[in-house]
Amino acid sequence: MAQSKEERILNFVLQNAVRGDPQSVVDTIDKYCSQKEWAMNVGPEKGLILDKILEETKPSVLLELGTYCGYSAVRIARLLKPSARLLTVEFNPDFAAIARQMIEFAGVQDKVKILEGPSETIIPQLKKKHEVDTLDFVFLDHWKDRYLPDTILLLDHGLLRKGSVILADNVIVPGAPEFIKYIRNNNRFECTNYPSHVEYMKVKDAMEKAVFVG
Ligand SMILES: CCNc1ncnc2c1ncn2[C@@H]1O[C@H](/C=C/CNC(=O)c2cc(-c3ccc(F)cc3)cc(O)c2O)[C@@H](O)[C@H]1O
Ligand SMILES: [Mg+2]
Repeated sequence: MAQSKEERILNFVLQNAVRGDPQSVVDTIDKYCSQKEWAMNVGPEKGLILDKILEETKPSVLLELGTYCGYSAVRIARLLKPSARLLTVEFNPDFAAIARQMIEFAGVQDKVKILEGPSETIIPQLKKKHEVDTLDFVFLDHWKDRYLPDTILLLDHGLLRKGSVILADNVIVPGAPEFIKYIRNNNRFECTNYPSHVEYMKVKDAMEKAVFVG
């Protein structure tokens, strides 16, 4: 069976990165995806913005929607304190399998749990099934038209508290216009835009940070 792009990325990491070194995994994926095959990882430029916001926020309980190959899960986990936990949601079983291997190779499996399934099913289960009280940090990087419905789900299930940070990738390309319209006009969120570029390209993109004021 022909290999998928995601399998080629994983194999490049297994053969070229350093086991147990999350920074080498991040750098190796970036090397492959900038030189050989483009892939929808948050990438090095927007990744630095993500890093900075994580270092400012110092979150303990994090949720990511859209694991894909696990690039941002590894990137986030490498900065977390030992007791912090990242739950990352992925509904494509092939991508989830790739991400699981990526996360284990990077050595961050003690901080990251992949929840396999659609976000609309998993979000309502977070409190009872995954022992979440509230979320300190949410990274939105799944289908762009799901950013708004899933944000509303998070609110409806009492998963946000005063100071919870939502960070959304791709608010320019591919764009998340309904999410942006809602979040910027909702006085329960304080929004900041971070201009950047699409990963591995010169095309303008941005991330949006929305802090829940409670
Ligand atoms: C149905 C909603 N619920 C979901 N629940 C769980 N996982 C979900 C869900 N949706 C999507 N996913 C997963 O998230 C991932 C989807 C990500 C979608 N991302 C993009 O389309 C994207 C696209 C681009 C892009 C930019 C420029 C281009 F020219 C072309 C593409 C750049 C990015 O950074 C992107 O994030 C996949 O792994 C998918 O299986
Ligand atoms: Mg993205």
